[in-house]
Amino acid sequence: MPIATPFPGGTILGYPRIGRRRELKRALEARWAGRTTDAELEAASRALRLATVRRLVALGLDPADGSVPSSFSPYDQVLDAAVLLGAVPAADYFVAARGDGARPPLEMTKWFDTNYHYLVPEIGPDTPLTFADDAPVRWFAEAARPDDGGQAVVTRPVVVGPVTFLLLAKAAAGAPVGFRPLDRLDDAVAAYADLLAALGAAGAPWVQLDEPALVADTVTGHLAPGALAEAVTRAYATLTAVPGRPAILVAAPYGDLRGASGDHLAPLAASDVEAIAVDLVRGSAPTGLVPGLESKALVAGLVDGHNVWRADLAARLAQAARLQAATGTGAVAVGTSTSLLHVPHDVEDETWDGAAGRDPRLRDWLAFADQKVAEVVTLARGLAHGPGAVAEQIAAASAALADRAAAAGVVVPAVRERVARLGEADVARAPYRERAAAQAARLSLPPLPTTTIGSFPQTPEIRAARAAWARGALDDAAYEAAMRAEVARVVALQEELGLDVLVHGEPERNDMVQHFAERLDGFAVTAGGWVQSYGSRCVRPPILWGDVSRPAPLTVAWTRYAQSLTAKPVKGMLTGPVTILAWSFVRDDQPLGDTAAQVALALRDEVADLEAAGAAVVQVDEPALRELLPLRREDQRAYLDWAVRAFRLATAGAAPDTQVHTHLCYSEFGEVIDAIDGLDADVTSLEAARSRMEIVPQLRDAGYGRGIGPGVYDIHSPRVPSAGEVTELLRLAVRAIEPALVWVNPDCGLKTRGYAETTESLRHLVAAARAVRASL
Ligand SMILES: CN1c2c(nc(N)[nH]c2=O)NC[C@@H]1CNc1ccc(C(=O)N[C@@H](CCC(=O)N[C@@H](CCC(=O)N[C@@H](CCC(=O)O)C(=O)O)C(=O)O)C(=O)O)cc1
Ligand SMILES: N[C@@H](CCS)C(=O)O
Ligand SMILES: [Zn+2]
Repeated sequence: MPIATPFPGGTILGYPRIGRRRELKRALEARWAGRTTDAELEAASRALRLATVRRLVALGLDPADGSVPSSFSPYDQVLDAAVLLGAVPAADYFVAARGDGARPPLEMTKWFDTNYHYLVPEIGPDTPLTFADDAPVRWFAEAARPDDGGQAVVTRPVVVGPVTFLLLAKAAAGAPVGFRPLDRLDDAVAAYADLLAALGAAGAPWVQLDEPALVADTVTGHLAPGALAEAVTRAYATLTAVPGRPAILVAAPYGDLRGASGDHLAPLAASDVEAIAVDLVRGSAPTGLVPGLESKALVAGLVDGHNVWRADLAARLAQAARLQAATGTGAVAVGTSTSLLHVPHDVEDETWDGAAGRDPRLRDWLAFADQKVAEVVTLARGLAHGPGAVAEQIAAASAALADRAAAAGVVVPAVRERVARLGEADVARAPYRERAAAQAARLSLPPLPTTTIGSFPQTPEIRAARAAWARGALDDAAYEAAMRAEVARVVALQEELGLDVLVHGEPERNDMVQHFAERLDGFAVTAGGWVQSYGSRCVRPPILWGDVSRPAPLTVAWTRYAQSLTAKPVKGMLTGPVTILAWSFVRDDQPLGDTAAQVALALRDEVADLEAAGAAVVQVDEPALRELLPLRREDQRAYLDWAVRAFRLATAGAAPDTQVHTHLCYSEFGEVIDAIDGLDADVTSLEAARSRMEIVPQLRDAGYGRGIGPGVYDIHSPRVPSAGEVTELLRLAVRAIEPALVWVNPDCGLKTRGYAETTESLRHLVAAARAVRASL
């Protein structure tokens, strides 16, 4: 039975929150620095919320029917849900996000397979779970009934759904063994029910509950078969029974609702929610008879929210029409596959003048958030009125795609041929035993060698110098001199501290991926394409558009300079192929594994040049190895195979006496332990302090038998660990694995820290290493 199509003009699942000019970042940081008041922060946030929803109307979304999402968050949407439920008091919002002198912040981790990070709520049997904060209601009302004389917009509040919220939470300290936050589903759902009633009373026609956990075995894999479907059924039976509630759209972005581990479309289709948003970029359209779907609207995620390529409108429109005809849904609306949180605001904000790889042709191939909204609006019009109604837009999109496919640089035969010639010998080094002996002879390091992960504090002076250089106020020579002075300071500091393997400190790097992309062919970088990474912190993901090659050495001069200042070994420092891909917008016209091989070969040449310049140690960072792990278990093996191969391609050209390090952080490593071993690095440093070294026995049990540097202090906060604390962690490590394998280093790079705490912390690290060495 056909039902009325909701959002007939199209909709999006969410929009960037940081602001076109990073207004939210500036407002937050000014407040945290004490330069403004709470009222000023709220005024700036409100202005941003209103400007955003009005912008979406100007781009073509309907202002009256809930097509415009209200997806603002002051810091993080998962923290917002914790405050909504009273699990975190509203007054402690920023304490939970950032900590204060006395309380640590909530743990932060990756949001599905993206480079966005959320705060992990802590839920125990007694954690309050009641409708405690009505921010979604206030934000709905302020847009629907504005008091600034501006346009009224009837929005669709967007909230993390109850099942996903509890699955992303962790058990609070002290919770009984076996307790899981999902055990509190009924309490959480009762609070959501109150929210729905309040939104209904405020006049909201729709609410969007985000349930991406339904597509992710990485989040739900521990549940008993059927438990997830049962939780969804129970939660949505209660929520749909709320009198006077808005219509409910359940969104399942980032993947497929149906996988080898279960069919999670079925319980949603069988529920009484009005609409389901499916990701048709990463996931698939419903097929076969799905009971209940006939009374639902499907919000078809046809426009990629996760990447920046202009959509093939002809193909997408045909897909939408097929969906309408064939899936047995009551109605089809056009939407984005995910929130647009992961892409920059507007292609038009960039200059496309060839600088930094910003080839003028690229402008036409790309769609950032605003262009994606326009694509959604076009597809919705085409679906409603036939392709003829949008013939011009379809033709323009097809022409841009054809231009892109044929453009010089997209396919570079020499790069393709080099990749095609690769064989197994290119990914194999000499046996570890042989390498270890050669490296020991070359490096003469003490037991428990001390080192750092690469970056030293990026001081305001360094950033100001780079900003001045970027706007032409500082010439190349002066900028380079400033960075060399910083390298000299970092080397002198490490000598003074007594570290064993030194680094140059990475002052010349704006970002560990962007810096490389700026120097490789096949990439473009943006000047202002900021994307929120967490809270007020942003990154500018490069755009990988063509075949990748290295026109000139990338890092050699800095490493050589640092090495000229010391007799101790200086590590060459590279970002690995998987991480470069994970933190870039990657081309969508070939398998990711092929792109990874191209990047790996560019890095392989860099390793060779570092060796030729005398580097005895080279580190290739792969902090995003776990991030790109596919959400569905059945897809993980293939990913890990190409990811490991790419790392080995990058590093296996190194001579046996060159010590290859890698570094991983920002994730739980459990699911990638075998892959870590498979990288075949001589030394692997990992974030480990907060988990008290638990990775060390895990790696040992998996048979890992090469160098390991479990982080001995957490670099995420300015807190200085005592030498005693570091010693204790180090003792845990040497008890868990052969001490001859253990290295001593912090959890990660020090770029976000200041010099005062860094110096003190490293002093304690060296003291701890000496103390434990003495007791071996
Ligand atoms: C390790 N992490 C990274 C991830 N992804 C990356 N691509 N890179 C990473 O390092 N993902 C996982 C984690 C996420 N963690 C972080 C941590 C910190 C930041 C961060 O601090 N971001 C900065 C911007 C960093 C940067 O690009 N700096 C540039 C430009 C600086 C800038 O904004 N300049 C101002 C002018 C300043 C002045 O003094 O005049 C401007 O342009 O307006 C640089 O150093 O040159 C942030 O501020 O958000 C991100 C992810
Ligand atoms: N070498 C980098 C790794 C960060 S994950 C750094 O030290 O910042
Ligand atoms: Zn790291």
